[in-house]
Amino acid sequence: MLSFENVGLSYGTGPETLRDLNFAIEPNSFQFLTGPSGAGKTSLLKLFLLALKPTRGKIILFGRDSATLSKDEITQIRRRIGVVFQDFRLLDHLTLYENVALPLRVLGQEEATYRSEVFELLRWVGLFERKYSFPTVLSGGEKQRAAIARALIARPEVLLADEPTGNVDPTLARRLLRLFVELHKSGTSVVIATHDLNLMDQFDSARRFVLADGRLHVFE
Ligand SMILES: Nc1ncnc2c1ncn2[C@@H]1O[C@H](COP(=O)(O)OP(=O)(O)OP(=O)(O)O)[C@@H](O)[C@H]1O
Repeated sequence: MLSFENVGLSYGTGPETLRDLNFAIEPNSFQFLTGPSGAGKTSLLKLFLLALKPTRGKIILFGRDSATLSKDEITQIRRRIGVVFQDFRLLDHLTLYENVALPLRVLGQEEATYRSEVFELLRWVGLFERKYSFPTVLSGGEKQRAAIARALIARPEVLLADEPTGNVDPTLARRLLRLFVELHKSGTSVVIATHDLNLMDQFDSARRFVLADGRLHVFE
């Protein structure tokens, strides 16, 4: 459903940060993306979202060559991908409920059609009691879970999460992993960028994408 063919990425005139990337994210698959700090995990996730253009090679998203997409088509494609950013990107002037509901509001849906779904998702990530709090009063782990709920509300076909357990204790990290595995079992493809070896060991049937020296190595 998403694939990279001989993709390279350089920032400015520097050497390639990522090179010769050849891999695919299959429907209903689960993979960890790992590698040393600075190896390019975030850059790779940005390529997926078309927030960065590859310097060479081809990125195919849901059967479409990303280089041929119009602005509107890029927006449509992004809606099929849920993202959890490292810095959460919640809007501080909106409550958690409003933050999570935002992708559906943007799509023009009426509140009555999504209210119970937003509540259910907030319950799922353990934030129901805090639904009317503002992000500024939340802990890092709570913000992270809110960002996960927001990424999932529009039922994306693929979830990309950048260090989604980076701000939580090991118990909560296990719970979040179970949530991602459940999501995967219900048909979503999941890509988790992480440094957390312990987390990866807890789901050892997942594929591992390891970035090293700008290249991606896939371990089945
Ligand atoms: N906007 C930018 N301009 C120039 N260089 C950049 C830019 N963004 C990232 N880089 C460089 O690209 C390399 C990969 O960065 P990236 O953030 O993708 O790594 P990462 O694997 O996500 O790191 P971490 O695990 O520490 O978050 C680094 O050397 C970084 O300095």
